[in-house]
Amino acid sequence: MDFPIFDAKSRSLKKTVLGVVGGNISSDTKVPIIEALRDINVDLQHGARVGLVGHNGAGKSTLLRLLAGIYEPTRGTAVVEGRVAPVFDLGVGMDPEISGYENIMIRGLFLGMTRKQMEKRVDDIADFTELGDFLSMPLRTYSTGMRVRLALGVVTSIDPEILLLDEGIGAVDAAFLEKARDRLSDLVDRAGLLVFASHSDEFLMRLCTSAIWMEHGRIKQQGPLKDVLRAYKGPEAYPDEGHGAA
Ligand SMILES: Nc1ncnc2c1ncn2[C@@H]1O[C@H](COP(=O)(O)OP(=O)(O)OP(=O)(O)O)[C@@H](O)[C@H]1O
Repeated sequence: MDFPIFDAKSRSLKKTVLGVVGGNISSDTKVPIIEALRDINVDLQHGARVGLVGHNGAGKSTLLRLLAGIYEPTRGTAVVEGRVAPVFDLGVGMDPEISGYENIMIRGLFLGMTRKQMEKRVDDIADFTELGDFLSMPLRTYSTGMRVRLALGVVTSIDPEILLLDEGIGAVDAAFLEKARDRLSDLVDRAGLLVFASHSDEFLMRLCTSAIWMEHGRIKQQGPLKDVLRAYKGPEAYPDEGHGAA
């Protein structure tokens, strides 16, 4: 997966920046190209619960976007069989001008559910959010935390075949997340296949069984989650029989 950068001005500055984070830059053409992914060869089957780990800029989000069909690979092929529910940003697909109830429907449809399925679930979602009468008000009147409640309520109500989670979901209000945990685990249990990019060992341990460690756009290691975390974080963080405490 290449990203040509047409508006980059200073090559040395670009090199410095890219040297600090993960990307690789190809400098033999006029237009600089960021190689976000390279030599990726993965085969994920039904039932897989895969965590994506790696440093900032390693390529995790790019791989998720490729799996979601948002990006076409520059070279090679990506074959995805199944209905994909991409959950990258809890706020995406929400309309500030319509009510919480209407947003529940729209977001559900966006994530591959039918209107009938969502109608059956709307009461349960409303209960979970504890937003009460606010659900009839336009979303723009909600606080950030209230929006997150609504979004998490919808996201955890769907029946995804292929669930793609980006780490943002792990970064919400701790108290409410505690309440969302069981729903999140149930969601993953219902999913045919999960790919989850995260920097949180706790969440990875909770939701995944295997992992792919990405480094500078390549796969450094893939295998059982504990083995990969041990290699990525170092044996001190993951002693052979220990539970991670990094
Ligand atoms: N739309 C884009 N245009 C140009 N470069 C991009 C684009 N998206 C990602 N990149 C580059 O691709 C590389 C991989 O980025 P990606 O977002 O996939 O990393 P990541 O592993 O998800 O990082 P993080 O843990 O920080 O979220 C980075 O060097 C990034 O700068």
